[in-house]
Amino acid sequence: MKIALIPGDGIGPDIIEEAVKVINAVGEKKQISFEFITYLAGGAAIDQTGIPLPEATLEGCKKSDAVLLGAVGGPQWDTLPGHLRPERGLLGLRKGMELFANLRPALLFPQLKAASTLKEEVIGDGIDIMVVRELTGGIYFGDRGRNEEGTRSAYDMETYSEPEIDRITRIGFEIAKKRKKKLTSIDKANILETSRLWREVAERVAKEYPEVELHHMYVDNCAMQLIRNPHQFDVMVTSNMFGDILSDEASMLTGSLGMLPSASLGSGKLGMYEPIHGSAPDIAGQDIANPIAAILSAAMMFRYSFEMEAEAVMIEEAVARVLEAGYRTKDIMEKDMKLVGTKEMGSLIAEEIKKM
Ligand SMILES: NC(=O)c1ccc[n+]([C@@H]2O[C@H](COP(=O)([O-])OP(=O)(O)OC[C@H]3O[C@@H](n4cnc5c(N)ncnc54)[C@H](O)[C@@H]3O)[C@@H](O)[C@H]2O)c1
Ligand SMILES: CC(C)[C@H](C(=O)O)[C@@H](O)C(=O)O
Ligand SMILES: [Mg+2]
Repeated sequence: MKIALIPGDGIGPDIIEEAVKVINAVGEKKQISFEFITYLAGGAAIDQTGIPLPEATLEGCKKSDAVLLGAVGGPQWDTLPGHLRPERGLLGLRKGMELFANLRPALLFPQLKAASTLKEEVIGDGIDIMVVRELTGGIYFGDRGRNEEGTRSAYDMETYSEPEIDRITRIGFEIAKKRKKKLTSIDKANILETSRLWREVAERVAKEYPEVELHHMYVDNCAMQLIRNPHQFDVMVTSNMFGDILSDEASMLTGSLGMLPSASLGSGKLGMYEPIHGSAPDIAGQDIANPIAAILSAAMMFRYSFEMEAEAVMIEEAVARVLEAGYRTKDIMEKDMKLVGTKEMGSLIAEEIKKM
């Protein structure tokens, strides 16, 4: 298996190192050999090559079986013009590999109930929501620009085509079909034309999935409902920007932004796996970042790109056991638990795999 590694910036290298430890532990256990090739993207690429996405990175990623990415960005690149920002490198990777479906599972490990921002009575028997975010369209990729004459202005255009909405809502239905058979499509159809088309297409696709219940919800209400009663959601499908925002919100239901992994998928097996959080410049290089989102992203890589479900479950189970033993990074620390750093958390999870 050929894995492209893009550590990126800030805490990216810290957490990717731990994910690699865990992947190697699975490899040892199951006698699978991995070839890791490290590529540059984001700020690290700007510093070395002047651009956020060197051609060699995209080409190398396309030739790999999967890509594991840490995070990109940081204040030192904030003053660069938009097209040169580190984050554009990430968008280029997603678009370049045609990874239009971003799965962000917000799953609360039972051991972390106290770390969730929700009250115990709201949590009930747990939180398990799959956010399906459209990843290569919408306002992120629309025409944008500035008018500098007279009163200055700027614009970002949101466009969605019917095929783009069709394929992402279909993914939502397919996932819902294998879960609790409830899909909530999130939009702003009371105001946006793209959302009105989104609803029409979702309704049409729904006819092919009679076993799945389709609901529509406005995004502002959804932001509130997620906290009021998260149990009403099974699978959520939404546009690029709404999915970005709602998934950060959903991460706090699971205890921390540092707990939420993601898989970016296209029509083949190649996928990119990345925690949903950013480069966290405020804690970079201090051995305090939570590596679990990156490690759970590696589990998703086994599940979706390698079709190795047992290995994916092995990693998830190892995370659960380490949490059960009371180990916590700073972001999920609670009274009477054992505080560990990034490296120790990664080592504990890798060791747990070796014991299985
Ligand atoms: N996928 C990505 O590469 C990605 C995602 C989001 C933001 N970014 C970029 O990252 C930079 C910083 O953005 P931001 O501060 O808004 O968001 P962020 O996600 O980096 O950090 C938000 C807060 O969460 C904390 N946090 C994040 N990940 C954590 C982890 N694993 N363990 C413990 N705490 C963690 C940070 O310390 C910070 O307080 C920006 O340049 C932004 O564009 C990149
Ligand atoms: C860094 C940024 C471009 C990115 C996004 O908005 O998609 C990030 O916030 C994410 O959630 O992966
Ligand atoms: Mg985000």
